[in-house]
Amino acid sequence: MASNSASQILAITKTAPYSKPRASRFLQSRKPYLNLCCLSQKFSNDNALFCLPNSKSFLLAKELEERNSNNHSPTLREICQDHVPGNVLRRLEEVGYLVPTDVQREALPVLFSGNDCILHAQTGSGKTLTYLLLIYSQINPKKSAVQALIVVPTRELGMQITKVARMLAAARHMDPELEQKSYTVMALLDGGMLRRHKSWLKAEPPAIVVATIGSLSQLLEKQIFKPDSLRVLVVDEVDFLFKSSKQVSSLRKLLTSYSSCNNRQTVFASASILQHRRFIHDCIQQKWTKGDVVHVHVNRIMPMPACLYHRFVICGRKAKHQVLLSLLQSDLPESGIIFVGEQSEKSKKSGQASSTTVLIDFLRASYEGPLDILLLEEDMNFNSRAASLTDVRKGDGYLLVSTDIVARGIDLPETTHIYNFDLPKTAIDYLHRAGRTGRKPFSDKKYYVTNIILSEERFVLQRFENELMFHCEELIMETQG
Ligand SMILES: Nc1ncnc2c1ncn2[C@@H]1O[C@H](COP(=O)(O)OP(=O)(O)OP(=O)(O)O)[C@@H](O)[C@H]1O
Repeated sequence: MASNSASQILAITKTAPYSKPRASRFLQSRKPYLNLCCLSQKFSNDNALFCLPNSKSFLLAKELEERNSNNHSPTLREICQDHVPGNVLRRLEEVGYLVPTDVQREALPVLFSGNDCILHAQTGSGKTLTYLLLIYSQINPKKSAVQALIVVPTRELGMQITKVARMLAAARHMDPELEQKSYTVMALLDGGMLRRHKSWLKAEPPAIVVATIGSLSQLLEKQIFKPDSLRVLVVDEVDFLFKSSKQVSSLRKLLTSYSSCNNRQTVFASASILQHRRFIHDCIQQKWTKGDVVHVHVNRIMPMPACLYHRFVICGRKAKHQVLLSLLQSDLPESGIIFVGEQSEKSKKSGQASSTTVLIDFLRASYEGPLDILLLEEDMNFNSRAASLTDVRKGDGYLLVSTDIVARGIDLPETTHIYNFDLPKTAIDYLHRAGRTGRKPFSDKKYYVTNIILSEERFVLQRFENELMFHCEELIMETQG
């Protein structure tokens, strides 16, 4: 039922298939178009009651009701039809991307209408595909210039995004118009061969560049890479890049001196944008984005995916290895990531073995399950890091022992269990570590995040629970020591 009464209150009595949170998100996603400055909402048992302050509320109610009665949710093809080239759409369907995730459904119309955008949605929610579809809607493969740039914090994330971008462009032969020219994607990442990239950029610039800020800055400063023809600039894991003091000045230069926000569409993406109002204010003030930048904030009341089940075990420091082993034996993960804290400089200097090395040695000696035990940490060289990830991706199952280097953006959808062998430093780090599991958008499976903590760390975990609004259940085990 909808009412266009003077009080501008509308009641929607049937929320299905729009559950309360979905109905709420739907209205929030319309906010930028409708300029609803004080949207408020209340829920009773089965009813959603929305109070909308302007005259468009009636139309909005009708749209929502119509969707409820038709049970219509647009497919990815329907959303992208008039924007993304046919060959990319066919490729999407070939690889099984048919139904949009929430962030794709909410953000793509905003992006296709030309707005700058802050994509703020849970880990594993499909932000990568969202901005790649925008890029494919904007670039012209016949033009010989870099038209889209994606900036990422790590080489590993850069390689992953490059692979998805290339995968989407792989169906060139199916479109006769594009037979002669294809979308080329260059990975300009730390640890790469800059000399080769220089020649490539000079000879025939790729349409899309995926770059870490360090490598990119070198080429920008030498004017080998000129972002004059940039149509889209994406900064992925934006909060992380702005947090790192080494990278922030290069990033600011890229956003304002090397290119202007008026000539490009700018997209910032992350699952965690702390103080987002302040960030949006900065975006506009500092001219990182245009003034009408849209904040697409999905699942604002639930920062982490609902499919994650959080647990903790309290034990003594010496019992941690044995507790982990017992957990592995009882959980029987299909694949898991074990996060270990980074070794301090002091401990490195004193020649102590790192926690990762000690743990890997322990697991190799004691774990008798079927999973491959692999290591990935900053101190490894780039080739070994790449080899570890290749092994993880091609194997039948893995236990990856890692530091926070894989905590941001890395997509290993087969991971069913996360173990925090050491607690992360902040709630935001917890969110990203936990988000390495639960990465199958339409699965209703449960995924497990287990924290092995000392009794004095319970209050830290409690703080994370309050900040991130989740509940962590205690697990009692025999081997707690
Ligand atoms: N529409 C879709 N249908 C099915 N799977 C999808 C769809 N969109 C994305 N995915 C899959 O969801 C997984 C997570 O996507 P993605 O890596 O983009 O997450 P993200 O939002 O960037 O997460 P993070 O914040 O952790 O970086 C990937 O395995 C991707 O293939």
